[in-house]
Amino acid sequence: RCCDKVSMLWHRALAWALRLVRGRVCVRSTHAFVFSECTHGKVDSVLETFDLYAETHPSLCIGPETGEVLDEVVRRVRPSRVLELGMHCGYTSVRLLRLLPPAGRLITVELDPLTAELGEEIILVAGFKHSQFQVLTSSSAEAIPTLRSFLEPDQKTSEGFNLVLMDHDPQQYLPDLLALEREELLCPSGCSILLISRKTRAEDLREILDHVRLRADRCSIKTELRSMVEISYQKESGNVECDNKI
Ligand SMILES: C[S@@+](CC[C@H](N)C(=O)[O-])C[C@H]1O[C@@H](n2cnc3c(N)ncnc32)[C@H](O)[C@@H]1O
Repeated sequence: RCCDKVSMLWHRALAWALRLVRGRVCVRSTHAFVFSECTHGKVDSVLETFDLYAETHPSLCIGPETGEVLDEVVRRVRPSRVLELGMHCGYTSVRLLRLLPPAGRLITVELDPLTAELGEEIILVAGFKHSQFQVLTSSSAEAIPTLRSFLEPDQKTSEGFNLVLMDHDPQQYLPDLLALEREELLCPSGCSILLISRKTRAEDLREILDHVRLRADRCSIKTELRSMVEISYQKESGNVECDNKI
């Protein structure tokens, strides 16, 4: 109806104006809103509260639309070991954790110490335990060479990650992919690498996608959307079972 349409447009215009006026992303404000408004222990409530906040405040969270694309990939890949580069306030960490199997594990890396601390608190507020996730406060470049010890604390053989989400610094995507491969941290029988793009035409991903196209023996572009690209990585030809279905 006409009234509903006008009201919806008014609501959108107001939300847009508020986001514009409020200017920069504020980690403390995001955390304070989610912490005080969500129902503690309820994952869906935590995610809905992040989305509510992002309606009227600048936010770096991927949001519900890209979030649903991410969910589809996680449901298909069914990973047991996930690496996230760029945790921010924990929105994507919570989205990932809620779809992992009981023995699944997330390692998430965040450069900024305050953000890492506040993001970790939100993951705990959502009801997850330290046995399910680990937050590393450092740059991705510094964290990657140390990851094996977190993946396999007992230092036995490791299959590597089945899923990697990169949403930190697009200039680091290619160096980090190369480092993950060099350190043998990508599951040889199959790993999905998800790259988030925040540019309208994904030009920030050109370098890494050019590299992937040249590495057809191991990598391929599985899905290419405006906000997210999925790369399939496979080193071995299918006879090694990767433990991605716990
Ligand atoms: C766009 S935000 C991530 C948003 C998150 N995925 C979400 O949807 O909630 C990017 C985050 O990556 C962090 N970051 C930037 N460069 C990084 C790097 N080289 N290593 C680790 N974290 C980094 C930033 O501090 C920021 O918190």
